[in-house]
Amino acid sequence: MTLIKSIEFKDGKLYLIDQRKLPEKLSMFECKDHKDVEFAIKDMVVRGAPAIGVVGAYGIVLAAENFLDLSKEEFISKVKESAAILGNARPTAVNLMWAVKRMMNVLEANKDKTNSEICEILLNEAKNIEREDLETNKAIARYGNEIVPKGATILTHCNTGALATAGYGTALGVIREAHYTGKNIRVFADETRPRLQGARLTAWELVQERIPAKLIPDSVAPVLIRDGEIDIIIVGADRIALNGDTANKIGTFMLSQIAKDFNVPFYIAAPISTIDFETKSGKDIIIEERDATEVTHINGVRIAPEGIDVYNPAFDVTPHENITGIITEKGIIRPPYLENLSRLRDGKK
Ligand SMILES: CSC[C@@H](O)[C@@H](O)C(=O)COP(=O)(O)O
Repeated sequence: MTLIKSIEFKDGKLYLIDQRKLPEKLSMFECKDHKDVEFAIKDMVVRGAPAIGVVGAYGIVLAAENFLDLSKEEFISKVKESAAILGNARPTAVNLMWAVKRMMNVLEANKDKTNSEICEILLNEAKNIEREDLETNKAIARYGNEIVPKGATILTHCNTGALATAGYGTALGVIREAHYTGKNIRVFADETRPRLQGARLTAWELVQERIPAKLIPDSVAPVLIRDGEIDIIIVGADRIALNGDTANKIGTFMLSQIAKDFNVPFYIAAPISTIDFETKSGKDIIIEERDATEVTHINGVRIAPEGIDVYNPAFDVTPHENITGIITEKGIIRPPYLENLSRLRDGKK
């Protein structure tokens, strides 16, 4: 198995695989301070819900180190201010806010310690978030593998792999696990317009791992589903509402609707940190709209005429009734989601 480490905190700096440059170039992007981290999240140097959570946490560590010499009050207030900026760098993936809140709780609980002690405690917490995400992914992969039939053809969308997490991946983690446990699977990967996370990143990970796979334009997926070529669809999530409605990369809703029409099982694979117990339904999820140039240009080359208006939502919401199950680190959650997710929230599971 190839070890892809996309996030590394070393000598007081954060290094990220620059996902904008893949697959042409494998290079690291250096973050010296929290402003670099904010840029990296916004510009999608790093992307994927769990990965931006981990990186947001390290961003707070860099902010704390930056303000170390200020008075205690100024230090706390500047770290909080930076945390708020980092938490809002992208609005849809709840993992970012989740990680920021977790870091702020640690700050609050230790605010009487010295600035440098707080820095160390924050660094430890960021490391915990990173380590836990990797462990979580492996558990998701094991549970998910249970529902992958031998010889299955799996369809996936966007990139949910090692690049999108602290390592291993969610939906792509299930695919890795199925491959390495000898299930003899094959994969169809959607290219995922407009940012091409499937073509550039998922395809790169699949090639590294030598998992039998074919890259397809997004519009090929419905044809394959209709023709009985797909046994199971597994995708990731950016935010799961309490009723099971799930925001994920634009194009996911369309897949889920067609899967429902043709009775193909449609699974979400995501850590519990992606479940937003405070959001009642998909209607309340903020969908990020990104720059028009993501649609009008490919690799900096204009493909649409000057003057055309663009609508570019980065995510859509799949209604809970289209979802066969949600694969988490604690097992697979099935409908009725409102009931079962509420039980999970209340710790009864
Ligand atoms: C394990 S990653 C899960 C999701 O974050 C993923 O499916 C996705 O939609 C990523 O969107 P992106 O815009 O590339 O950050």
